[in-house]
Amino acid sequence: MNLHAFASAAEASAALAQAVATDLAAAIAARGQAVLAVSGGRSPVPFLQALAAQDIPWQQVTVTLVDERVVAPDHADSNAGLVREHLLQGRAAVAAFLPLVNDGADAAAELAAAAVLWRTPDVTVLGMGEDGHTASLFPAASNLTEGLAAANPAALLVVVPPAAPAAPHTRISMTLAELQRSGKLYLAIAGETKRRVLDNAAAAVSDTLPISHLLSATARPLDVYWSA
Ligand SMILES: O=C(O)[C@H](O)[C@@H](O)[C@H](O)[C@H](O)COP(=O)(O)O
Repeated sequence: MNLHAFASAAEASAALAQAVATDLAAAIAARGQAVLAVSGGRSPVPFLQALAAQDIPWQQVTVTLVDERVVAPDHADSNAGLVREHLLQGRAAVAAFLPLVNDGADAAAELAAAAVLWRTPDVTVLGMGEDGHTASLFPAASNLTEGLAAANPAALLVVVPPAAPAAPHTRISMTLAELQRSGKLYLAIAGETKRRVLDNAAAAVSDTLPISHLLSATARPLDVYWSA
């Protein structure tokens, strides 16, 4: 794990946006296109806004999602809505967008459709919850074993989060195996609580913490952008 520590979320977001832009530009230079997967939630907004301002060939970038709530695109909890509002603006408005959910009516149908169009990201930016979930791989999800399976050929799966107010909605999420297949992996977290969760997960592999599986399974170091 490579920890990059910053005094503020704004500084961390700016630094991460520059690192991601550099990776995307390198992928474009190498193969003429780049795929970026970003996470939702509350924290990513400053990062998404800083990334949108980066001067890279956005017309050769496809933006997609690490995970998505199975809700209508105009629902307040839609990650696609978050990306449209804060990333697909300004310079980045010309990027292609590949949502994981079309209308939010049927999770299985949405998964099947997303899996057809899915391409492994060149760059993936993760968040983490205080319960140690990342993507939508929640500690007590009934199919967590499938989501964490190292050799899982599937890129995506449907996750029904355990009954918890913090994680409403059925989700579609990248699997841990697909996270490992991603070209470059970043984790962006803020605050002391999440830092403690991460440090504990790094210190001892915990079967219950998805973030612990990510840290122990990652063949290359995970770049963590943390601010106090
Ligand atoms: O759809 C989601 O909710 C995210 O992809 C999720 O994995 C998020 O990264 C964490 O829950 C942290 O969320 P916050 O940034 O809101 O703490």
